[in-house]
Amino acid sequence: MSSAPSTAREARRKERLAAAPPAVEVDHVSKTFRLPHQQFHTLKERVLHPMRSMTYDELHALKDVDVTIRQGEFFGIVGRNGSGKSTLLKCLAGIYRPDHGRVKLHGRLSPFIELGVGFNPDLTARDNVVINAVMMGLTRREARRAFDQVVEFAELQEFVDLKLKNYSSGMAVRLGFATAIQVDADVLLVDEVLAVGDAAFQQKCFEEFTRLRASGKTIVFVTHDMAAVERFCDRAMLIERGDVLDIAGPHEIAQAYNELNFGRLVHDTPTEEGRYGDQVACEISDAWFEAFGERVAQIGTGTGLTAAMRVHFHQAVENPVFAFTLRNEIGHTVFAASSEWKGTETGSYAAGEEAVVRMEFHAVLATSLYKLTPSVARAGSGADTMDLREDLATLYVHATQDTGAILHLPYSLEVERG
Ligand SMILES: Nc1ncnc2c1ncn2[C@@H]1O[C@H](COP(=O)(O)OP(=O)(O)OP(=O)(O)O)[C@@H](O)[C@H]1O
Repeated sequence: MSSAPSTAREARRKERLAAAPPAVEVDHVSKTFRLPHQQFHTLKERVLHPMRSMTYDELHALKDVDVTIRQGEFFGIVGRNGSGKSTLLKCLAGIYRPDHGRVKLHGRLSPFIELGVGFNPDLTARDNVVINAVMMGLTRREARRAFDQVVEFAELQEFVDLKLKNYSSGMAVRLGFATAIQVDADVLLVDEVLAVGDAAFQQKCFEEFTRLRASGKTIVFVTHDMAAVERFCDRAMLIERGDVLDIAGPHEIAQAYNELNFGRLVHDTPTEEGRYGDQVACEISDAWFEAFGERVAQIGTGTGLTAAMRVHFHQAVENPVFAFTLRNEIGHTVFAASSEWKGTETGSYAAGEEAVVRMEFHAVLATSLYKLTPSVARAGSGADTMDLREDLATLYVHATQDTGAILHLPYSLEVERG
């Protein structure tokens, strides 16, 4: 999937970005919210307790955030719930004023923050989109033309004359994102758009990200989807309780985020417990997951996924049986596959040879941490295991909807009046 030319293209992109002028300068920005201990609901309460409003807690939502995002950069902001991501985007968009520090933007901004920002809930989607486009500098005629494209992208054709206050939050986010990408802005702020759509909408967003990335737009992207971070971002920032923990390459940040959530599970060296077989004839030296042609530690559900192992042969082995099992966080085996069940001839190996075994499948999995157990056995009846290494590779799968089920199978649904 990934090839030498694309690696070379990415290297050139990196060089270009390093030399590009700044698009967004965040200069030691801090933001604190005051949370009053008591709030007055009636005048009587206020008169009876005049001193009550004096006490409040301070919530340091952003602490000395300092970063320069370059023109043309796809920059990710990741962190756990409540870590300050949206507050930072709102400071960039000028919705919040920082208490300390300052934000400097170069170029035109298209903020797509969240439900309601820039939209009037009492107007229909049609009016909101047209007004928004006019405010962003389009003529009325251009705005009406853009409207059709917005509605088509958001898949909201049936709801264009519905007032926005009657939209679900998912519908509003889709509309907001579709509007933001129509405007020919230099800097786009995108907050959690992948969390609101089904797989088809996500795919459309991915295609749009690819287009925007190639066209040299600067994108600041908040998400919990580490697969999207790894796929699109040039750099990313990990933020925790308002503190910037790290700004680095997407793979490093995705892994750090994962470790923050799940402890140091991913890419841990496995213990020798959970190893079976005598490893005399062969040994499994490595196992990993791949998506989009690269090793991954996390992916979104529904992605094409490859589980892989590398086996080193110490002795000649005929037609070994390679197998994988995948277990979820609570230890359920959700998937098992074997070359024997598949009827695959695996070949003859001489001492000193190596084999890489890849199994491709569609990861229709629920949100969980998954562990891969690869094994190699001798052909024939009965399990004569040469090597089996429990939980050798780890993968975090992120699903946008929590259904409580262990699989996210694609399905269709029909309702008929009976
Ligand atoms: N207007 C506000 N008034 C008071 N507190 C706020 C306000 N906006 C955000 N906060 C608080 O600031 C902290 C950071 O919130 P923020 O929305 O930036 O987090 P986030 O990283 O975007 O979270 P999530 O992933 O859940 O969207 C949270 O503790 C939140 O409760």
